[in-house]
Amino acid sequence: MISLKNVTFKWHKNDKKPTLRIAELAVKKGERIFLYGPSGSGKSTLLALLTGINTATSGDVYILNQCLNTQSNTKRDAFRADHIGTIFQNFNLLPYLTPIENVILGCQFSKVRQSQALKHATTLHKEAERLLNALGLIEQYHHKNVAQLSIGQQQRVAAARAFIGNPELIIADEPTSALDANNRESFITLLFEQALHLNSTLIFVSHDESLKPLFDRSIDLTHLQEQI
Ligand SMILES: Nc1ncnc2c1ncn2[C@@H]1O[C@H](COP(=O)(O)OP(=O)(O)OP(=O)(O)O)[C@@H](O)[C@H]1O
Repeated sequence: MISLKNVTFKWHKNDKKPTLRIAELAVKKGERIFLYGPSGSGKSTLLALLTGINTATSGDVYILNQCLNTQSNTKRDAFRADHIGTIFQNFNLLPYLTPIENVILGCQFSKVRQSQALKHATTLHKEAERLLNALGLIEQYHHKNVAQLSIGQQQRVAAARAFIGNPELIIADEPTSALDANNRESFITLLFEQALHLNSTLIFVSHDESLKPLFDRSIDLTHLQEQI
């Protein structure tokens, strides 16, 4: 599913040391990975390589057997839209749209994800409703402006948007940092239910190491980094 070999990444070509040095990283389909490390260790930088937003300075990044660093920007953008759902720390929702409209945006740029979504429901609207319900946002909130929802409710919208159209890989960058402990665990449980249902691989970044035992595997980015 994910394979990195001898990867380095420098933000600027004159940087003395690379921000990332990873000799090897392999993640299997359906695995739920907890990625952690101190602030500035490169977690977000690694996620940007996995999503093809940035490309490795050297080495290879394979996602679903596609080598991202040899693809054009346009191909990588299309690959990301088709195969990767992302949940950001600040959710990146459009505040003047409803939850349903925000969720549908998740497959707006991908015919592949639209047709996958339409395997579950007759319209994208119905599929957005189904996912919002599955992630615990009850119907009375589906048509409000997102800006009127609580942080926990917005987070469910962001998760539903990531899952629409069954992307094989879900990347979550500190999605629970604004929640209290109880809400954090219940949100992760719902996230896992969806990931299991769709057999999606989940890469979850957090500073909260108490969440580790919930995952199949934890990766400490500081340990993963090596001189190569
Ligand atoms: N756009 C950028 N240009 C140059 N350097 C950057 C850029 N973004 C991040 N960095 C540097 O890369 C290093 C890793 O940053 P990154 O954001 O990946 O860490 P992180 O582990 O996600 O941190 P945090 O837990 O605080 O979010 C830091 O030294 C940071 O200053």
